[in-house]
Amino acid sequence: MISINIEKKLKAYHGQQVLHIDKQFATGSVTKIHGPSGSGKTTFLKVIAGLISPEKGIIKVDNETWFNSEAKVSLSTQKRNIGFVFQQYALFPNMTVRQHLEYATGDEKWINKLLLLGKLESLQTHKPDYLSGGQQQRLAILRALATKPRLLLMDEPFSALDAKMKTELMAELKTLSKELKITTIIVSHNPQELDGWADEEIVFS
Ligand SMILES: Nc1ncnc2c1ncn2[C@@H]1O[C@H](COP(=O)(O)OP(=O)(O)OP(=O)(O)O)[C@@H](O)[C@H]1O
Repeated sequence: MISINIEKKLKAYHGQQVLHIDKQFATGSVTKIHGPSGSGKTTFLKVIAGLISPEKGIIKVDNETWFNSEAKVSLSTQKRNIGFVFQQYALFPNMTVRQHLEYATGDEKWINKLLLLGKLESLQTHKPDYLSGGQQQRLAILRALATKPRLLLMDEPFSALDAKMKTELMAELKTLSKELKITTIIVSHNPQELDGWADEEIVFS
């Protein structure tokens, strides 16, 4: 169970807006987040990952405290064991597909399984510049899964994929997240694409 109750001031052009989220996420659940541009969806994922600190609040994962403003606890991103798929992929230009995964895990069998899952096994020696947008996006997803995270945060993870690839990959991710009991939170501009997978929904306003 992940329990989040945070307040974060968002810097906006017109005054200030406060993001207040009070929500619990069951282990293994899949939550989709949508809402207008600028409403704080990406900021929320970054707060969970420990990349941005909220002004106030508590983040607890099972019995572990990741963040507590009053007790001045803030676990580093590395210690949170999170998989993060960034909107802009954030790939390493000098690493091949396989090296991206080897950087995250030494488990070669798991790497081979991921490459199959993302249909990138024939492109393992390629660097990001030689991949299509959809292939780069799949690599970003595989890299996020490489450490077998207990929490997977994805920001628009399917935006560059065609409909067929999206359906196939989502089916694989569904099985995998069940198998590994990964709690998943996905930001999507097109929340219908997650019908049949997501079991929870948060609408930001
Ligand atoms: N570190 C930060 N601290 C405070 N506010 C921030 C920070 N980073 C971004 N913001 C502000 O938070 C607001 C929301 O941005 P955010 O990227 O979270 O929105 P979003 O809902 O993900 O938008 P989009 O759908 O366009 O990606 C913006 O006004 C932005 O200026």
